[in-house]
Order: sequence, then C-alpha cells, then structure tokens
Amino acid sequence: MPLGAGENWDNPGGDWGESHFSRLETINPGNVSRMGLAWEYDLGTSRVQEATPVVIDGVMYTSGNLGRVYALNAATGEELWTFTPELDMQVNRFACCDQANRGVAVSGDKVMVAALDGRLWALDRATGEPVWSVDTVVDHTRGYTSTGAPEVAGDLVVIGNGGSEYDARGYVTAYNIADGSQAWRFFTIPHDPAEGPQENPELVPALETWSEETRWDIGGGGTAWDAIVYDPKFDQVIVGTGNGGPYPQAVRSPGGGDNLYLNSLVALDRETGRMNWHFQETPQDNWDLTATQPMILTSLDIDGEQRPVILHTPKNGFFFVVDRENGYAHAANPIVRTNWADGFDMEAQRPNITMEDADYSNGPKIVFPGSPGARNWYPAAYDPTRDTYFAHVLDMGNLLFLPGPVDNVERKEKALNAGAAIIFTPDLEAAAATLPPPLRAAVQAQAAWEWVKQKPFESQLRAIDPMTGETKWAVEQLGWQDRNGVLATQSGLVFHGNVAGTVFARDADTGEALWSIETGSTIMAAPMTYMVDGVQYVAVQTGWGGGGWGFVPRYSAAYSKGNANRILVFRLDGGQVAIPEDLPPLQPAPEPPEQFADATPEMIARGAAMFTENCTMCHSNQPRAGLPDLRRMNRGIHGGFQQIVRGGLFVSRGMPQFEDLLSEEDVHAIHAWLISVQGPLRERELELQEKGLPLDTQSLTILSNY
Ligand SMILES: O=C(O)c1cc(C(=O)O)c2c(n1)C(=O)C(=O)c1cc(C(=O)O)[nH]c1-2
Ligand SMILES: [Ca+2]
Repeated sequence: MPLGAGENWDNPGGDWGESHFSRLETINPGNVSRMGLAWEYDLGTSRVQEATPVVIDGVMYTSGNLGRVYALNAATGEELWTFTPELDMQVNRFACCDQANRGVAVSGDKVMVAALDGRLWALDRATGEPVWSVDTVVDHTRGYTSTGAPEVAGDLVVIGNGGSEYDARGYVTAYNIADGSQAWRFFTIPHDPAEGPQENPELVPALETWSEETRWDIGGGGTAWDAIVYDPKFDQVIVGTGNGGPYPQAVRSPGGGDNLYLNSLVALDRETGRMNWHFQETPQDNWDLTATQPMILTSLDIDGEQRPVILHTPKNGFFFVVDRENGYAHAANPIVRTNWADGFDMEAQRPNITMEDADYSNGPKIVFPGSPGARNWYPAAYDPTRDTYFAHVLDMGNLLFLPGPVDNVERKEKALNAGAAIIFTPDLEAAAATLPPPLRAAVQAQAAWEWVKQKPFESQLRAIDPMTGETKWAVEQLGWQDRNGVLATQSGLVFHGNVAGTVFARDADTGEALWSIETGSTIMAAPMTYMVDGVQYVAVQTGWGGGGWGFVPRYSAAYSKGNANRILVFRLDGGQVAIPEDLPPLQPAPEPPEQFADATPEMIARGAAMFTENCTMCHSNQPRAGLPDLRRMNRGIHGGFQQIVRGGLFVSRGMPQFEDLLSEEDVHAIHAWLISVQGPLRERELELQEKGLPLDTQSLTILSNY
C-alpha cells in the first residue's frame, strides 16, 4: 500500500501510515502562488487548537478544545452538526496543557472523540447524536485526562490518557466500535506487587526494572496521551508511552532500573492486546522525555531489503527508525543537542545514558533536550517519493533541580506530582544571574553551560533524512514557542502555519517559501488537504494553547489580536483572509482592596508559594494570557474570592473548586499575596502609562507547564 492520502483524508494522520502526506497534485509549485481563502468557519472558542481535520466524501469532521466536534460541508464550510461533550469542568484542575484535543476517529457510521475528562464518545456520523459513550478512566481519585485522537484498528477503537505530571498510571483501552464494550486494556507500567497479580503478563518482566522502593502510590506515569497507530501489516496497535511520574527516578523508583514500559513503543496484538515487542527510547526516565509523539509507518530500503518501519522523533532528541516486525532500531541519530545520552549503542539497542551530566538528584543539571521536547505533538510529514521527513524541531534544554528532599515525598491527590523544578535554557542566562551564588556556580560549572551561552535554543522547520537524521534544509521559526504541524504533498510542497498567523507553502526540495498568506490567527496545528468535485483544498485550525499556554509569546497573533479559533480553508484563486482587529492596549491594574488586617509577611510569603504550587499552571499572570491575571482582579472578584476558589462559584466557566486541597486560611493567604502585588503593579503601570510606554512586561522565567 503506497503512502499518501488521496481525495479523502481518513484520520488525523491522513492515510494508513499517518504520514501527513498527500498524493494530490492539483496544487503544485507552479500554481501555489494563486492560493487564497475558500471558506472559514468560526469555532466560537478561544482556546487551544491542535487537531488535524478528517475529510471523507466531502464532509469535514474535526475536534476543538475539550473534545468538541464539528461536521462541516468540506466544499463550503456549511455547518452540518456540532457536538459539545458534557463534562465536569473540575477536570481543568488536572489538565497539564490546556484543553487540548488532537482529533476525531471516523469509522462506518460513527465519529469518535475522547473528551478532556476521559470519556470516549461515539457519535452518529450523519447527525452528531451520541450513540454510546464510555468512561475510560479507571480511577477517579487520580488526575486522568484525554487529549489524543482515538485510533481505529479494525472493528476496535483504541484510546489512552494523559496525567503523568499528576498521579496517573498509564494504560490504553480498546473498545468495540459497534457498542462501546471493552475488548482489552493494556497497562503500560506495573502496579504495586503487594496488591495482587499484574493485569497483563508483560508487566511481570517489567516489574523487574522497578525497585522495591518504588513509590507506586504516586502513580508512576507512562500515559499514552497522543500517538497510537494501527499497523495493518502486522495487525497490531503501536503505542507510544509517556514519562515517569514523578520525573526524578530518585523519587519514583529509587535505585530502579529501566522502568519499563515508560517512554517506549509497545506493539500490541490488535485482537488480544498482548504485546508483540517493545522498544524503550528513554530508559530510566528523569526528564519527561516521552515517546508519545506521532509515529509514521512506512517501509524503507535497509541494507538492500525493504523493511516495514516506524519513523519516530520523540521528545528525547533522537530520530528512530524502528522495525515494525520486531522493534529493532535500524537507526537512532540525534537531531538536536542531547546530553542525557551521548549516542545510541546499536548492538545493545539502547542509548548511552550519561547520568553524570543528567542526574539532578545530586544537584542542578542542565539537560538537553528540555521537557517541551525536541519534538512534541505537532505532526511531522513524510514524503516517501523524496524519502524526506518534514518536521518542526526544537533544540533547547532546561535546568532541572529538586525542589526538596527525595524521601517521604507526599502524593498530592489529583494534583501536580512532577517533582522537578525547571528553567528553560532561553531564560537561563538571565535567571542564573538571580540565583544564589553557590547554585549559580554549580550551574555555570556544567559542560552544557557552554551550549546555553552559544545557542540557548534553535527552533526550526526541517527537512530530514530518516536514516541519517541529517538536515537537508532548515528554516528558522519565530521563537522557541513557535511550533508547527506540517503537511507534505507529492507535488513538492510543504505547508505549515506559525504562531504569528502566517501560512506558508514551501518548496519541498529547498524550503523556499513559494506562497504565504496572513491570517492574523495563531497556528500550531497541522494543515491537511483533500479534494471535492475536482477542487483541491488545504485546511488548518487556528488557536494558541497547549503546554505553556499561559505564556503567550509577544510575536504571536494571539498576543496582538486575541486567540481566534477558526478553520481556514484555502484553494487556488481564493480570496483574502479577514484579519482580526488588534486588541486594545493593556490597562493598568485596578485599585486593590485594603490588605487584610491580619496579613503578615509570613502569611503573604506562604500565599505566594501556594499560588505557585496550585494556581500558576493556569493563571500565569502574564499579559494576554488566556485566563485572568489575578493581579488585576476587580472589587467584585476580590469580594467573592473564597466562594470562587473553595466554593466552586465558577466551575461551569472552567475555574475548578479547591475545597479539598486548600483550607480557608490557605485561600486567605493566597488572596493576601495577590492583594500585596496588585497595588505595586498598579503604581508601576500608571507610571508607564503616564510616560506613554506599553504595559506588556513578561516575567523573566517561563515556568514549565509540562
Ligand atoms: O505526561 C502526560 O500525561 C502528558 C500529557 C499531555 C497532554 O495530554 O496534553 C502533555 C504532556 N504530558 C507533555 O509532557 C507535553 O509536553 C505536552 C504538550 C502538550 C500540548 O498539548 O501542547 N500536551 C502535553
Ligand atoms: Ca508529560
């Protein structure tokens, strides 16, 4: 079966190999400059958009934030139906990365989506009415979510979960598409052996790679939150598994071994769910180097023999070419600076891990790649006719250190348990200057400090040779937060958007931009292409969000024009895109109420620390962030603070309730801190305003949301 989608684009990856490659050639380098807007559809939201639409027989099916679903006439944009999952918005408390959803699965008369709360919905394809739904979450005392697209595998649909930054233990479940009944479930990591036999036999050998001191109670991680691919040749489902939880192995599994099957590809028999093989990409994970990133299935000529392979570029910085028959890595080349490993041992089939550079249990370490990953969820495309892989690549590290002792770490139920403090390398030189001198000296003494000084990050769209990992061409992107999904077409074009809202068509052989159009809306999601009645279209969803979503980059359209969620569809001889208006300038913070009579410096300091721990994941308090800057609350919000935070006044609007986690005194302390910063902020901003200066000051360090 050759790779490449035709008139239809069957699944978010496009074709059976999920190559994000199209054989359509109507739009080609000779005429691409004539492209313009065919139609647009307003999704009516202003949150993250990561899905690649599906188009079958002239109908587009796609998902938006939370797992909303849209069915549209693919030639006109006319709305056929929409679906909004009913869910308890309390889920926002344990969603690491906004309200992401990466797409729908379509099979027969059903469209399936996994909502953020982990409920899998099957909708009637003609009407959008729910046919069945199942709760995929095994334990609601833990922070499980779903953000990935379900995967169709014959008469089954397979879905995993997110939550390894919280207290989750990973698994995937296969359901019968006909009625939603469960076919099988595969846990990616063992459970506490004291609590009875393991659910699947593969966990028995895996258990050997976890120490006896393992903190099973915290969760362990291994969540399969994105790529799951059905491999028709071997009738198997290949799953990429997630990072360890908590991140530091010294906490998670002290003295442990590889911690199987974290950060692995596992191939599961479609019918039985039994494991055919596994390949661990990052043994003994300490660094959130997940293997959940999208996989592309193809075959390659390897030493004169055609081998069925997976092309995989996970977070960990390597380009893996893995045999689909047995999990053997035919190639494993670094595509960015890596110092958690200094290469891959082909014979041992494992990376050469360099703990001396990367073990931060004995002091801070600068580790490359950082937790956002050399690659992440944003899809790559593979053109088999050029044997070229097109992908956004982020060459960047992070300083990692333990926030406290590794012993007796408490599990925080349904809350962040990642257990590592992170500063990304673009901020590190400036941040280091503010560290206490001994810590600063320790940071600057590391070999990787040179890397930080030379090039804190590199953010590029690249054309890569899969077997060598070599770059054929590269184009700089706008910044490290500018990440882009990609589409490639047989006619020799590569399409992608950027966070400033430009859509590009590039020459696949040179990277040269042959066409671009301004949309005024941030784009991270991958474009896709399809044909209806002889007309070829290219579609892309717009919207900023996902990991680090509270830190909206200055160079993004979301910053200057707001976060419009749209579907934009282009064709030859189309028109211009309506560009949203600029947002009005930022206004000085309103006057805060009087500080509480009982507020003390200790209380305010405690409030600041608790804010960081419990609130900053969503409330970054940065300019133009998607959620309110709580240093700018008005009197009404100040007055209702306890009811909002503990009473759940705004749960339906997305603000979770914290009654179980924060006492009245805790919330009082957080509030006292917010009041204490609002006054000085207001004064500073009034001064800036008087001088005619903009108020857009971001904080130095972008905290990780991963
Ligand atoms: O460990 C997990 O369970 C988990 C889940 C998710 C998610 O579900 O979105 C992300 C991550 N990890 C993660 O590490 C990460 O970098 C990330 C980025 C994004 C995004 O949508 O931008 N999600 C996630
Ligand atoms: Ca993660």
